[in-house]
Amino acid sequence: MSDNPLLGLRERISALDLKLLELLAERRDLALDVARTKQSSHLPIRDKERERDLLKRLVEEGKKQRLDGHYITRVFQLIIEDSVLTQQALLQQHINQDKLSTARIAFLGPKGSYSHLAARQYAARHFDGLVECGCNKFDDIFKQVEIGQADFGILPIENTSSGSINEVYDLLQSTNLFIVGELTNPINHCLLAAVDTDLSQIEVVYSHPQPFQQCSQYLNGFPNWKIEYCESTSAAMEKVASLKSPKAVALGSEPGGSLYHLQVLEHSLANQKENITRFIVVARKQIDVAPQIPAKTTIIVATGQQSGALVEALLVLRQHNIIMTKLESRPINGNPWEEMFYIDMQANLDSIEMQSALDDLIPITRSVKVLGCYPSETVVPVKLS
Ligand SMILES: O=C(O)C(=O)C[C@]1(C(=O)O)C=C[C@@H](O)C=C1
Repeated sequence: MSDNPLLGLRERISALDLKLLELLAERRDLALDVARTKQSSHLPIRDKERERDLLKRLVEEGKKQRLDGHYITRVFQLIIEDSVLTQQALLQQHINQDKLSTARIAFLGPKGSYSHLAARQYAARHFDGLVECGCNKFDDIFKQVEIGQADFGILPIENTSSGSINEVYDLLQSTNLFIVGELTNPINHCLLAAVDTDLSQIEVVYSHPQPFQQCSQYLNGFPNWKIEYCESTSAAMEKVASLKSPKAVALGSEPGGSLYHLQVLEHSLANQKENITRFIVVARKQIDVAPQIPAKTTIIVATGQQSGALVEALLVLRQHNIIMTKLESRPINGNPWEEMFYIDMQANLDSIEMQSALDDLIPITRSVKVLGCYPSETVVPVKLS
């Protein structure tokens, strides 16, 4: 008999947690039945009115059991997000009919980079298995997918602290791959050490250039620290793990760091409190997006240099009631001072609005390239007023 006084209580908590898991799985199965019904009755997946009613009722019921309203809201917002994304994935599989059971996904870095965590998350929702293809450079990710060594590539494209990732935008200009998905993930940068240390002992920080940019305000407080650029945050973790020195730390994620047995010295170091990265998923084949799902379409437009050329192009979107969610410009390779415009729109490529807008854009621009149409996987939670 153990004399640990917590044992009995912990066993009961563990048994309850198992039941919660079973209930979550049962709820998810019901949500999938809802998705099948919505598919045959052509109803949109998201029903914000229903979500609001559901949350309101749960917060009221929770209060009766002395459960905090914010806690209940957060828990159920997560459950609903999972429900929406699982339903979307089911409809997408159905419309595209080419479900891979195991997908080979290329990402930046060895295991533990933010891209690796995003690849795992994407695979968990869309496939039964994942073959991980770590790459040293963004360019290699495109190449692996282009030559068929990987089925998908995952790439960070913008971040709320450091802005657009130009290298990825430029690679999209010349690839024949399509954007088939997106993910938006909170990014919590930590200082990670291999051995016991403290801030006063640190001499060198290893990471990818992006986290250095995103944590510039924090790092400015330590002007003596030497900055060492690595090809990925996980390459930085590998380095720090091999050095085993109190003077060397890596800047990266806590779950990534734990793969290298690194400990967290500091966390939440980004300039913006909400440090979020949007990743895109690229593949060789374009996909269709089910009409019940919010879709995004991304195009690259080259306009002439005449005055008002971009305005004319954007007016076409307005004429067709298309909402633009992002506009980015990049220089055209080999044509100094000429720009390409990357436009993200809330629209399904197959919709009449989008098709008519493309018909109107083509004659007034020098070129229009469709980079892809993909489900918008950003589920903005409903709020209780
Ligand atoms: O009830 C529905 O229509 C569902 O799709 C289920 C559900 C949920 O998980 O509760 C998910 C998405 C909708 O926006 C509303 C509710």
